Amino acid sequence: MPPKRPSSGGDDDDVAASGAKRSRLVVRLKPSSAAAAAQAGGSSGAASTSSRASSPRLAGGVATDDAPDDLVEPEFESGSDDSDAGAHLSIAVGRRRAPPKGRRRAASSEADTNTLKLDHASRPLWINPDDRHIILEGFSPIAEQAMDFLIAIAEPVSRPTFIHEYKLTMYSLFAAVSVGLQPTDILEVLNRLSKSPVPASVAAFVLDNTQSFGKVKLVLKQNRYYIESAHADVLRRLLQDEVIGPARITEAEGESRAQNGRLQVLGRAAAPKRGDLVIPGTEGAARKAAPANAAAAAGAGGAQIGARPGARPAAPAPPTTGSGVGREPPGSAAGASAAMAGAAAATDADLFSAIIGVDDEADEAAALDDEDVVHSFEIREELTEDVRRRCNDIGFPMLEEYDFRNDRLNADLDIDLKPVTHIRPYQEKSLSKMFGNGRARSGIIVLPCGAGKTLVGITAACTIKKSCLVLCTSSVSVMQWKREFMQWSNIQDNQISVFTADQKEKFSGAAGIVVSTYSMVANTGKRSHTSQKMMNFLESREWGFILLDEVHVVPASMFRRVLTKIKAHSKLGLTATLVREDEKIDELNFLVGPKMYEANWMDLAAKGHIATVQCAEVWCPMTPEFYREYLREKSRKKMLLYCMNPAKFQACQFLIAYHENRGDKIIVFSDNVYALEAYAKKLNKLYIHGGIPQTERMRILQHFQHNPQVNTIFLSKVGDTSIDLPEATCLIQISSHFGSRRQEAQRLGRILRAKRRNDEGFNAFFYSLVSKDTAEMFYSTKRQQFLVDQGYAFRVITELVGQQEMPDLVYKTQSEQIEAEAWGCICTCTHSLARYASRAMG
Ligand SMILES: Nc1ncnc2c1ncn2[C@@H]1O[C@H](COP(=O)(O)OP(=O)(O)OP(=O)(O)O)[C@@H](O)[C@H]1O
Repeated sequence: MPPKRPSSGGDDDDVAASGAKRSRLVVRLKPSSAAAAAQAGGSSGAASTSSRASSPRLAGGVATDDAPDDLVEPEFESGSDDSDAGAHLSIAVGRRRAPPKGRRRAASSEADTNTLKLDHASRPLWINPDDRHIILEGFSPIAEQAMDFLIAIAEPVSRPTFIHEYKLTMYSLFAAVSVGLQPTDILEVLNRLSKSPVPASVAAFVLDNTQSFGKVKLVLKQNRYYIESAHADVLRRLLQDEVIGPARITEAEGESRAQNGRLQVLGRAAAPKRGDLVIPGTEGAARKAAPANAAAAAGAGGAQIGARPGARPAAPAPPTTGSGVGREPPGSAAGASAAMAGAAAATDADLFSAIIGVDDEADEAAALDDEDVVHSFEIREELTEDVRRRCNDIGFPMLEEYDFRNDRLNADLDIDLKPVTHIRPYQEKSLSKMFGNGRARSGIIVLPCGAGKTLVGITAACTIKKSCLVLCTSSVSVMQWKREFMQWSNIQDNQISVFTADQKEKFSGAAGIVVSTYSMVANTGKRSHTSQKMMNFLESREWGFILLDEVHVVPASMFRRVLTKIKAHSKLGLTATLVREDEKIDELNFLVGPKMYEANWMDLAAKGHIATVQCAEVWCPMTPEFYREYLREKSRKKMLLYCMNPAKFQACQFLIAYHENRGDKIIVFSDNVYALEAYAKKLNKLYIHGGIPQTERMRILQHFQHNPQVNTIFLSKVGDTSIDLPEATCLIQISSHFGSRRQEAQRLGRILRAKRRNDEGFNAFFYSLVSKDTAEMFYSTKRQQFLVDQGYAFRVITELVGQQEMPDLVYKTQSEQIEAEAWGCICTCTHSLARYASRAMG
């Protein structure tokens, strides 16, 4: 079947019936854009959004636009007389809540797509019809809002400072529809932001990939499983299926069957709405907690939720001021910059939240019409797995939603954030995606290292308020999660327990939290008695919520084992780096759920939430002796030679001295344990690797944190994720595990949370020492790719000024280099080195 396309022409009646609402964006243009705007459409008098142009509108409209008046329609308002103020680009947005019924024109023929719109200068997107890549001009006045939109519908490919690249994929569109976006919304906004009309091939791709995705949900309501959809025809189709049809519970209330046994009436209920659901730690929560404030806010029409930045007020009139974009605890850098953003930014947010926001307070008051109901049928609990698989197979992958507020069977957990805990705007945004319709959607939230994923998870648990299982990658993380739950929430010690090799506790009471590791739960081997008892406890319960930390590292098979053992109503995966070298990341879309939110690293750094990091690759020339040997040798020994390169020792020594003098705390990473020990001993520093006993590790870490004499430690890959060292402000990498982009990003993450990160003008530093003209250069480039895509620029340093003048520089003379301990070892102890190397590389 050819893909359905939006067609041209008007369908005013449909539009009027849908009661689409409109909000308005006023963007201050840069003078050049303003001039272009004036040239394009004349700036005297705002073209009315309700008047339809019969011919292409020059007044900032879409060149081919003949859209009805509920659509987004850029227009130019009369500029202020004050020339400083420039012109204003005003865009009115109508949000349709239904797919197009009539003839709409969001995309155009391929011929049209080559035509730049007359006001293209004020539109930030270029769309490539061939590969569906979208280029965003990061310097556009509406770049931030466009970014919010793109992140909801497309995969970020690369986001350096000025030009960002995204790609529309099947999965990104799955994620888009899962948070409530309509295909028409996607195309309309794309068309408005694009410099030329959306290519027909792209429109077809969008429509094709949103046709079945996100239309069917598996919902657990009052402990009964329902297949739910806003599209009755889709449910009817599923019921014809030989696997799904028989899974239905036929006695379900409200059903009737015709004589031929075909379903006539599906269960019908009001579509889920966010209603009065408040996410803790937000302004909305604070208002709710303070009745006096709430009353005042109610008077202003904003008392219902207000938790989302830029949320539309209940009144249908277009808002002209925002409701708190960029809220942040008082005194923070982000708070200050948010305040400066002013009313214009707030209205920008109104525009885009109208499209990409997932809740809609104004809808609350609207009467139920056909788009406000959902249809459903109940299925047998024991067949949910079969139905889920079948839905995947026939192209209707199910989204999972948990109607936790109506779960009367599972005990409530008495948990809330402490009153002093305030979540940041991006944390709130990510949770708004999860709880947008008042239920808990299953899916993945992607935030940079150090951006506070833990608090996002804890806030989600405090919103759901049911028993929660947290799964982490190591027992160190287990203890960290428990600590953070105690720090941010009011959970009591006896309500939270851990399940690790060393500790197997249950919580007391009917509901509680268990923190464990994936391997403890997924283990298929023989268990000890206490471990088995604990597993029985975990398996016998229904969990309201399962939190999956570092979701990208867990193999799909392990996930499957976990998810078949544990009955959980909603799943939230947390990660900083949704990348894997085996590219199996897509499986997570169906095992956990789609990506609901992904923050921009540079954006968070600019707002002071994570550190600004200077990245550099230091090229260390191989000494002639080492290079000769390197060219002769094969495989592993080559690697040892470029790790032990004396010039790299020197660079490392110099950088440590330089940064210690500066007052930094330094971590030197080495994946190669032999090199790690050799460097640390030579430079007289403490080190930790897998072979160091736990007590000794703790002692070293304590020193690093509190002893002013210990400012540098050497860490093997045990420190990549599980050791929390907020003191560290400088990283030096001397050997790394081939081309792992994820590892590189995780290591950088160690300094993103640097305590001093918000000091004015403070930078953290990340150095990769690379032996020149060796394979290490290739791996290094590959490793950096993820960070480069996040917008980090790696400077190349070919000479460290002052290094050769260091009085105690190691391996200074050629004879020292030749006699180097490492050199001697490599020449004489090949066997033991190989053993070391294989241990180091796992
Ligand atoms: N809303 C907030 N208010 C104040 N501090 C916060 C907030 N969110 C996070 N933090 C702090 O930011 C730091 C980093 O948080 P966290 O450890 O959760 O990051 P992360 O995203 O899990 O990092 P990683 O990926 O490295 O594990 C912590 O010190 C945490 O206390």
